[in-house]
Amino acid sequence: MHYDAQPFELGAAGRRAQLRVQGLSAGYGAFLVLRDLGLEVRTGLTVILGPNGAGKTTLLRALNGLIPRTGEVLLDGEPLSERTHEVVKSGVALVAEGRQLFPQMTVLENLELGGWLVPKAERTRRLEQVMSDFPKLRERARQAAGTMSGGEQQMVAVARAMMSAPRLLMLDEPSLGLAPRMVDELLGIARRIADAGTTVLMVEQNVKKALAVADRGYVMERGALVASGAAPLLARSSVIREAYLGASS
Ligand SMILES: Nc1ncnc2c1ncn2[C@@H]1O[C@H](COP(=O)(O)OP(=O)(O)OP(=O)(O)O)[C@@H](O)[C@H]1O
Repeated sequence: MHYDAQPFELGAAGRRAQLRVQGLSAGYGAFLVLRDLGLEVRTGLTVILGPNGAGKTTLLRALNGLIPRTGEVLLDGEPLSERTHEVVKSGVALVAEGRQLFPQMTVLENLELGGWLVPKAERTRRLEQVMSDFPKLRERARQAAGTMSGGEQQMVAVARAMMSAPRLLMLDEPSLGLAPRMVDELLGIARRIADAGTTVLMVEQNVKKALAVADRGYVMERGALVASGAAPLLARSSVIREAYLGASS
């Protein structure tokens, strides 16, 4: 696939984060969705694939302290807090499904909110950086976020997450509901963020395009990880070809 290959300055160069998860279980009340999950998110771009209801969003929620969990989660060797506020402070950002922008606020105001933990001088510098990495958003800085197209709003949500200069960025289905050209653009942005030094963990339904930009992938089914590997190998594997791509592709 094609994406804009211009240099991307975003990210936390030199802070190449790794996440290690062991024996993770989580769910909703008595309903356990994830059972004894283990995964390793290395630097670069890792994608989690799987059918609806497999537990992909639940995994991101559990990692970000949005639902209770048991098991071990280590970010660069240190236990990751189970409290969302602390997770953000330790350099993890989540772009949840549905984007959660403030629709009445401008693009600029939404971006500024993303830098709430960053000291003011640094926030100004980050904002300038984000604007130069997402030139489309500079043009739209004064537009109410809610009046933008779905793809543009997704871009604002990713840019807002980058305002906190995360070492690990998690994206929950960034391409959901977008036109093909915007899907390419968003996945290209995820790739460039990874190349600029922020580790990216992305949940995607768009199997073919996601594997084309990712370094590695996991396949989740019914709350368990059933396959993993380098993205090009996974794309050729029978589990992916038969379940998601059609055996002939
Ligand atoms: N708030 C909730 N309360 C109870 N059960 C939930 C809740 N959210 C999700 N579930 C259930 O947890 C399971 C996993 O859902 P999850 O959203 O993690 O799957 P997913 O792989 O992200 O799917 P999708 O691609 O459809 O978002 C499903 O059976 C779902 O019904």
